[in-house]
Amino acid sequence: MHTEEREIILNPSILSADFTVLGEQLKALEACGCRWVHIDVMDGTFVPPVSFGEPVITSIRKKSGLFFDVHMMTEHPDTHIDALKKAGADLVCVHAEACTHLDRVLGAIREAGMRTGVALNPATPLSVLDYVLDKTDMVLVMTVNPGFGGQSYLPAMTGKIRALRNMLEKAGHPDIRIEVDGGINAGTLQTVLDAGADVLVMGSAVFQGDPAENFRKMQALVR
Ligand SMILES: O=C(CO)[C@H](O)[C@H](O)COP(=O)(O)O
Ligand SMILES: [Fe+2]
Repeated sequence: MHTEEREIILNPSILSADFTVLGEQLKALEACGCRWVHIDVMDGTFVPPVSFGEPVITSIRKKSGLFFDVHMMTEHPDTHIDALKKAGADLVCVHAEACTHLDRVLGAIREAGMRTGVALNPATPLSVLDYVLDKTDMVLVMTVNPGFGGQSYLPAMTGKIRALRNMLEKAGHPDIRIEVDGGINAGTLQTVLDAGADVLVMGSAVFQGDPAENFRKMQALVR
């Protein structure tokens, strides 16, 4: 698949959402064409904050038919696989830095019937992916250091996204998606698209203000 044929996914991150009205906001996003939602699970160890876990995912699953992309910013993500499946996750993205046995963890996620993602902190080289591409559906290039919404995009990550796109084409895996997460907004969107990203996580850019209105503005920029 060539870049120009690849569908671009705009993926709102609920980390910046108002949880008291999240169900309605997700419905409104769905009504304007949103298909994925990004769910940041943080354990207070891999990253400093604690966000939420399976009970919250279970609860929003009841209100939403969106594709649930779960970003696990936790140590030992393998211990959550069954619970995430039960909660309604569609894709589980684990940090390479948190997995001693990355190959085994990715195999277990697929065995549980979900898609796989491998997330890389800004300082982590692409070479950690070399022997797991056949078990990977998506690579998440962190474009900020993980843990907090509202940070600024790290410009050095543009070259990393481009290098990853080249690597995937050369390795015969052009269909593996490249997700970017952190500081994606109207000012950085074109840069990451040009570099080869096709799943764009947006927290503050969507949930600060009216999420549906913000989402439509971003859709217009992608078209
Ligand atoms: O993983 C994350 C932070 O570690 C997030 O997905 C975060 O919600 C991104 O927020 P923003 O778009 O405001 O930078
Ligand atoms: Fe995230």
